[in-house]
Amino acid sequence: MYKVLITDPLSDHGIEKLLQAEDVEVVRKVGLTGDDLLLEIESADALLVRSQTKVTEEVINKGRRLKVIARAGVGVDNIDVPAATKKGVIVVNAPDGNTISTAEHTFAMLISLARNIPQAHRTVVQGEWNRKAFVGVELNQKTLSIIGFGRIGSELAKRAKAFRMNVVAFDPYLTEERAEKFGIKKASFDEAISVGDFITVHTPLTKETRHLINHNVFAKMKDGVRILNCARGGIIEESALYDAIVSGKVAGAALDVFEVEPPGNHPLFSLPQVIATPHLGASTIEAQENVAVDVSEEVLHILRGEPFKNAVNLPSIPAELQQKLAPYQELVEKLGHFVGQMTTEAIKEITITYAGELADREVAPLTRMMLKSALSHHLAEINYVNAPHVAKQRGIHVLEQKSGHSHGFTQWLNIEVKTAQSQHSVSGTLLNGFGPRITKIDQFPVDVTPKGHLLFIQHLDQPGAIGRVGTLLGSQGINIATMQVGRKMAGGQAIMILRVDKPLPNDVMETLKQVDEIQSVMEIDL
Ligand SMILES: NC(=O)c1ccc[n+]([C@@H]2O[C@H](COP(=O)([O-])OP(=O)(O)OC[C@H]3O[C@@H](n4cnc5c(N)ncnc54)[C@H](O)[C@@H]3O)[C@@H](O)[C@H]2O)c1
Ligand SMILES: O=C(O)[C@H](O)COP(=O)(O)O
Repeated sequence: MYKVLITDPLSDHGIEKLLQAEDVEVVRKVGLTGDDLLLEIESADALLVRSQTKVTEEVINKGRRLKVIARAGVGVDNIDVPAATKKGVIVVNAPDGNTISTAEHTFAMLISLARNIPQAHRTVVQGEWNRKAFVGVELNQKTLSIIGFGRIGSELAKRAKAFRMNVVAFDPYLTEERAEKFGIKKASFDEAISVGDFITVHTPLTKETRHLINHNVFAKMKDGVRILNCARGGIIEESALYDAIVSGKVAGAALDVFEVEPPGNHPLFSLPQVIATPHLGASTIEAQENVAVDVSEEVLHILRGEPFKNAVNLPSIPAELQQKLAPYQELVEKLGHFVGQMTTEAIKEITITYAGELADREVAPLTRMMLKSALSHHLAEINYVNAPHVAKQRGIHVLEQKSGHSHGFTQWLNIEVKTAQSQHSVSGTLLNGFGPRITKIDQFPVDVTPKGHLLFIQHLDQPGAIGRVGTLLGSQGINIATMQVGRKMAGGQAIMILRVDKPLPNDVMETLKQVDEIQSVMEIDL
């Protein structure tokens, strides 16, 4: 039974799949913090949050069984993602579910800002009738500068165009084609800043975007510009915004998000030009249902070991690529496990070579899988999420390479592991209709189905060696299911791979090692 802990308000309807899952126990404790959170997370397999719960390194490390942290929304700035990656905990978000609601909210703020609606409302309900104080401006033919043209920025552009605004956008990843498709102008940052009658930010909050809009940037804006932030507090430097409003440079600002939330009695609220909402961008019935459905499904997939989509701390794999790589998953994992068990000293370098059909594919996810399997025999707590991170931390050099030489197979791959004292390699392929095969071990050609309990024996190629092994195992009641031998030249070094029906007792292992021709015996579980 998986325990799913929910600590922020999530739509009941949205989490129905979790509530109905027979293998899941949902524990809802909204507003859980401090020691209570630390206590509850200890036995949780998944944590579901919005933006309120602070998922710190301490919280993550306390989660002994924690496999996934799911953010029902976009921004993951309340989650220590590097700490989750280090611990091998997957972080997923729901990037699409609240896009429309947030774009609509930004548009509502845009119109409110242009027409002073909140300020006018306040006076009317207080019994005043002051029509002169609230003369606004039209949106028609005004320029809207969008900084950050992602999901929300681009949805906002569609709505602004419908109101006949001129839209310009700055986004380092915006192409001319995409700008053209949306009927907007792609601009440099300085151009977008200097031409906008309204400037709105829709970037994530990162090192680069913190205080992106600061004193110097305000100085470059049009006089009377209006500013919006429905993305993240901190993208606009609040003290600089305050000064720009007081100086008359900025005619008004609409803010849904703040550097510190809740912002309390913020100096900006003393200025009548400022309108504000309490981080309401995603607060609609529809958005909350969408994001809750999305993360519930993701959590179920992850807990059940099924494919999932929106990991924040894993490179995203397009569905089409996922499908193409799926048949190789078992092969790479088996090769990784094999070479990982063959290697008994500290690993210094791992080289993975892909050839044949695989040479034309994006193989990074396979490399990650292979790394995870190979290292799992040496390092505790390693998984698909943290494998590259842990390898780097341990100073293990990982090389991924493509080769034109596929050794006669349609697809071929090889994993080579170097330690200070030794070097091992295992090659394999996928045989149509038969599945994974190991084709070479340490330069010895073989044809081994990588499954079950294997005995890997290095020996001298001499008459009687194979018979002695068979007789010894038989006399101890160990049944040999399959056997493969490989040698480079007659009478030289050779290997035997035996699949046996049960693990060997220690004394049998020791007796086997005493056989004259045998140099080493190793058990390998696949
Ligand atoms: N107010 C709310 O309730 C609410 C709701 C949803 C999302 N958000 C926030 O809105 C923001 C945008 O969300 P989204 O779903 O559109 O994200 P997105 O990832 O689709 O878009 C962000 C865009 O910002 C661009 N970008 C990154 N750095 C940039 C920079 N230095 N200058 C210009 N552009 C840059 C990226 O290229 C990307 O296109 C996020 O911060 C998110 O957390 C707020
Ligand atoms: O990043 C987001 O998705 C928004 O900021 C929404 O945050 P919320 O889920 O706390 O409303």
